[in-house]
Amino acid sequence: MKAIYLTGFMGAGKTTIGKRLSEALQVPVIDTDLYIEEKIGKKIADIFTEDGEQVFRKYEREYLRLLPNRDVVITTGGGIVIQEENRRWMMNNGHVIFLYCDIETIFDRVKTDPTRPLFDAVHKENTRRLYNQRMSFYNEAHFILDTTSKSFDDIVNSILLWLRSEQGGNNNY
Ligand SMILES: Nc1ncnc2c1ncn2[C@@H]1O[C@H](COP(=O)(O)OP(=O)(O)OP(=O)(O)O)[C@@H](O)[C@H]1O
Ligand SMILES: O=C(O)C1=C[C@@H](O)[C@@H](O)[C@H](O)C1
Ligand SMILES: [Mg+2]
Repeated sequence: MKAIYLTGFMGAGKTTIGKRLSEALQVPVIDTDLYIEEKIGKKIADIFTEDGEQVFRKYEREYLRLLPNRDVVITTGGGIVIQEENRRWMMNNGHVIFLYCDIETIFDRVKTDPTRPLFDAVHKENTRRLYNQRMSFYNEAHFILDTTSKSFDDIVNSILLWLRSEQGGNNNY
C-alpha cells in the first residue's frame, strides 16, 4: 500500500483518525510534528519561539522526504500544505486524504492550547484567515472527506471504502 497522508487544519482530526486507521490497516502511524520534535529535541512551540516559523517549515520539508512512503499512515502538521513542494511530494508518493472540518466546529474542538502556536482561539479572525488562505491547498488532495458532523467510526469507514475503490475493489490496499 502506498503511504496515506492525512492533511487538514489544526483540530480536523488527523491524529485521532490516523491512529484508528493505522490500527484498521495494521500499519504504523507517523506524525510529522512528533517526528520533528523527536529529531530536533524540542517542542514545536519552542521551535517557533526560539528559531522561528521558517526554520520549522524547513524541518517539515526535509523530514517529510525521509519518511517511508509505503505501508504507513502519516499524519501531517496543519501547515504542511503551504509549501508547494510538500503538496507535490505527497501527491506523487501516496494517497493524500484531506480531512475537512468547518471552522466553527474546529473552534469547538480545539480550545486555547499553547502547543499550537498558530491557533488563536481568542482572535478568531486570525485563525479564520489562515484557514481560508489554506483551503485551496488542502483541496489539492486525492480524497476530500467532510468530517464536520461525522463520528470517528464513520470517518475511518469512509476512508477504508475509498481506499478499496482505489485499489480496484480488493482489500489489499
Ligand atoms: N469527528 C470528530 N468528532 C468529534 N471530535 C473530534 C472529531 N475529530 C477530532 N475531534 C476532536 O478534536 C480534537 C483535535 O483532534 P486531533 O488532535 O485528532 O486533530 P489534529 O488534526 O491532529 O490537530 P493538530 O493539527 O492540531 O494536531 C480532539 O480532542 C479530538 O477528539
Ligand atoms: O497549522 C500549522 O501551521 C501548524 C500546525 C501544527 O500541526 C504544527 O505543525 C505547527 O503548530 C504549525
Ligand atoms: Mg495532530
